Amino acid sequence: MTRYLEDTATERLEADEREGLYGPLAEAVRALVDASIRTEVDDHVIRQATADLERIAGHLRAHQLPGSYGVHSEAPGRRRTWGSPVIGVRNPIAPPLTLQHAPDGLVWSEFRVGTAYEGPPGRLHGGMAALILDHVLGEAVSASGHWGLTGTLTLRYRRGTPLGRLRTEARIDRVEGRKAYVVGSIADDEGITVEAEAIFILPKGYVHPDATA
Ligand SMILES: CCCCC/C=C\C/C=C\C/C=C\C/C=C\CCCC(=O)SCCNC(=O)CCNC(=O)[C@H](O)C(C)(C)COP(=O)(O)OP(=O)(O)OC[C@H]1O[C@@H](n2cnc3c(N)ncnc32)[C@H](O)[C@@H]1OP(=O)(O)O
Repeated sequence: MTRYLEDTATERLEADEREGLYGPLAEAVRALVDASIRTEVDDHVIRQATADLERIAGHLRAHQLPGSYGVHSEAPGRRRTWGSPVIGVRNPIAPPLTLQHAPDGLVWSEFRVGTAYEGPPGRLHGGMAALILDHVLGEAVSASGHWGLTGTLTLRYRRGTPLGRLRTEARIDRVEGRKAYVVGSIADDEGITVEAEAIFILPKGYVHPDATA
């Protein structure tokens, strides 16, 4: 098993509790992002909201990590992903996706994207599609017991991806030495809108963490 993605029972209990605390915070900030983009209220209300938010940020910053989450949290198991911009429970810019794993290695997720991710009017920004697919394809590599960084990610935008309810999936195609080839897609109710293929590479000299498990 991939220790990196697993939790002990104790860690799992604590993770559930912390997720119940941080998840709603991130969700409230997501709602704020949407409100910030779409609000049409009077100027004085916006000025007041700005002051209120600066005060709230000050409260949260009273005690914080000295740098990025991945470097400084030393979080075990699944909490390591909480800063992720795709699946992060603590990251308001993550839609977020909840990834599912099928027994045959398929990784998939049904998720929603709102106005914060708009590119063409009413449609998902192409860079956001790339971010989502990079992560989901990477997860398919990880689920297969391999590791690596994205070497090359190639997308084909077949048609516009509407904002709203979407599905993404990925599966590993093959592994050649340190290189893992993966394919995936994003789809709406009508079918695939974006196709992706990628090569993930285990960097030279890097030892997979499971090697010592
Ligand atoms: C640090 C280790 C891994 C850490 C993994 C991290 C997290 C995993 C945990 C959970 C995963 C779960 C979900 C996934 C989550 C997120 C996914 C997001 C992923 C990213 O957000 S990741 C950031 C963007 N990514 C980079 O920041 C990479 C920067 N880059 C490098 O770090 C090097 O550039 C590297 C490592 C790519 C190669 O370096 P290297 O020295 O090991 O490669 P080398 O020259 O030995 O080539 C060996 C063979 O690969 C071929 N080859 C070389 N480069 C290639 C390329 N770019 N494309 C296609 N093929 C390539 C050669 O042609 C040769 O092929 P051949 O063997 O056939 O001759």
